Amino acid sequence: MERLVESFDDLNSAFDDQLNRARAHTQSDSDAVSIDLDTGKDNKKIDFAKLAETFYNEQRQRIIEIQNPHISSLPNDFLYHIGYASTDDLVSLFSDVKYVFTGGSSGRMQKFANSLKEAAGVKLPTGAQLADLSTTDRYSLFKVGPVLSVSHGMGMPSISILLHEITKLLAYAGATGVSMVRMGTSGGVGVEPGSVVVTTTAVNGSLEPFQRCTILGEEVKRTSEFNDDLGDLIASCWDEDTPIVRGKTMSTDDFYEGQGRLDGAICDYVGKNKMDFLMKAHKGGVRNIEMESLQFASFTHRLGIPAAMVAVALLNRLEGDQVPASAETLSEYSARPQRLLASFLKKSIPYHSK
Ligand SMILES: O=P(O)(O)O[C@H]1O[C@H](CO)[C@@H](O)[C@H]1O
Ligand SMILES: O=c1cc[nH]c(=O)[nH]1
Repeated sequence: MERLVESFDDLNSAFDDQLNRARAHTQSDSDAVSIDLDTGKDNKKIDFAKLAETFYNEQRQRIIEIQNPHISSLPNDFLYHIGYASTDDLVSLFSDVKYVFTGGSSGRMQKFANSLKEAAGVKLPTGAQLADLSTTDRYSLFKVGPVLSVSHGMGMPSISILLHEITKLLAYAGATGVSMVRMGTSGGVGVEPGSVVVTTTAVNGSLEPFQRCTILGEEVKRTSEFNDDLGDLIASCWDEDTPIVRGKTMSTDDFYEGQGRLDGAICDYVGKNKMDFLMKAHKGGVRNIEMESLQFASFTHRLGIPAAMVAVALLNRLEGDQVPASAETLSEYSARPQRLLASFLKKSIPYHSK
């Protein structure tokens, strides 16, 4: 019996030791603000106007090129999950779109669309609301001027379907100069809860900078990089005191075992294995974990669509697994990427008419 207690003590002190080492890796408010971990660039020193001029000059005329030779022979392409077809009048509905903002939940994307509507001073008749333009209940789709605010559900299969269909919709509509941004929530790795993370590169659950897809029984690897300039432009718009960090995002197919949690219904590893892995990820530049950025980055990179990913860290995974914050705190945290992107939009929209 005594031996057992001793071994528990040993285990506990080994775990405490890990936790202390982990805490030493957590960035404090002051040193987490604004540095890009990959390049050492200070986001606060980015000249928005100069970079925006170059970025939008390059992007303005860019059309969306679908990389599928079979599509042109379809008499009508049914975008089944969002409820449109290529023979609908997509040009009059969507040709002016410049931004697709996407996030997991329908409520978040409606809230974001409403905040843009209010910022733009658009008044709807009393009692009227922005319409959900998706005609199915798989995804929600709101449009405020040149901005689409679309939900993608949870996980890579879900965002993948949305991306295929929304991209074809915008290609059929003849939209030009479109950028895409995912706004989300995540588990931070060595960053304070509430920090905003702007992703440099998405890495898979093995910390590799590409997505492994199985297509026709074969494994295909796709690069999962985001557009650096777009990430810089966005990160430079944060003017609040809470931390913003640029670093890698690990993207997994599962919230529990896939992210090394100890609180799922199945777990075949111990705390030390989890901490060793998270510390290895942190050392490799990973600052948060979520479940869609790998698919989002590899899809947009393949089609040459500039894309970025912004997610708030709801917790620091070096400190625990459960998402402990109150509903109020969670809602305040998840409003941070929305405020950042609203401020980015306000500064960017003028460049589309230059
Ligand atoms: O960023 P949001 O859309 O909140 O999604 C994140 O939260 C979900 C898990 O809770 C996953 O889909 C993950 O990527
Ligand atoms: O830990 C977290 C928090 C939000 N979303 C995730 O995927 N993981």
